[in-house]
Amino acid sequence: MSGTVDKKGPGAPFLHVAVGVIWQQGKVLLSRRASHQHQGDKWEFPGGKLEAGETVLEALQRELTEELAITVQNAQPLMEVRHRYPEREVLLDIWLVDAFSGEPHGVEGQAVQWFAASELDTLSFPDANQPIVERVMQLV
Ligand SMILES: Nc1nc2c([nH]c(=O)n2[C@H]2C[C@H](O)[C@@H](COP(=O)(O)OP(=O)(O)OP(=O)(O)O)O2)c(=O)[nH]1
Ligand SMILES: [Mg+2]
Repeated sequence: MSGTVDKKGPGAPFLHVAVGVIWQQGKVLLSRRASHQHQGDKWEFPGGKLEAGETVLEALQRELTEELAITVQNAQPLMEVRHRYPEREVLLDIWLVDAFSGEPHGVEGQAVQWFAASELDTLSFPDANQPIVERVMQLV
């Protein structure tokens, strides 16, 4: 299923998004969304929209290479979150990434930072992320 061509509802785009919770010793790697993007300036779990013909895992691997220059070595499905923003609806397909190679950095110029899971509730995330934050804080 493509993340960009599917439509749901009266003209609002429906986006299928592969999202990685990159986990290492109780810490999580977050990226900061650029100002010009949807939900700009907020912290996010890295990832992005599925392209035509991709599985979610393929999209996750591609996005984490494009955005962070890492290679996913192990990932498992964690949860799915559906959320309707006024301008679009998203299905976030969230995977726990607990092994990767490479040194992550913001390939697209975005801020990238490790945070303790316990401090996630002090950060500003897109509205859809509340259940993800709650779940990740329980992983510790
Ligand atoms: N990656 C990511 N996207 C999120 C999160 N929470 C959330 O609501 N979203 C939304 C924001 C966007 O509407 C959509 C992801 O799209 P995106 O703009 O990151 O997609 P992309 O990486 O393919 O970016 P682009 O090439 O279109 O710039 O999902 C999150 O934690 N991580
Ligand atoms: Mg993205």
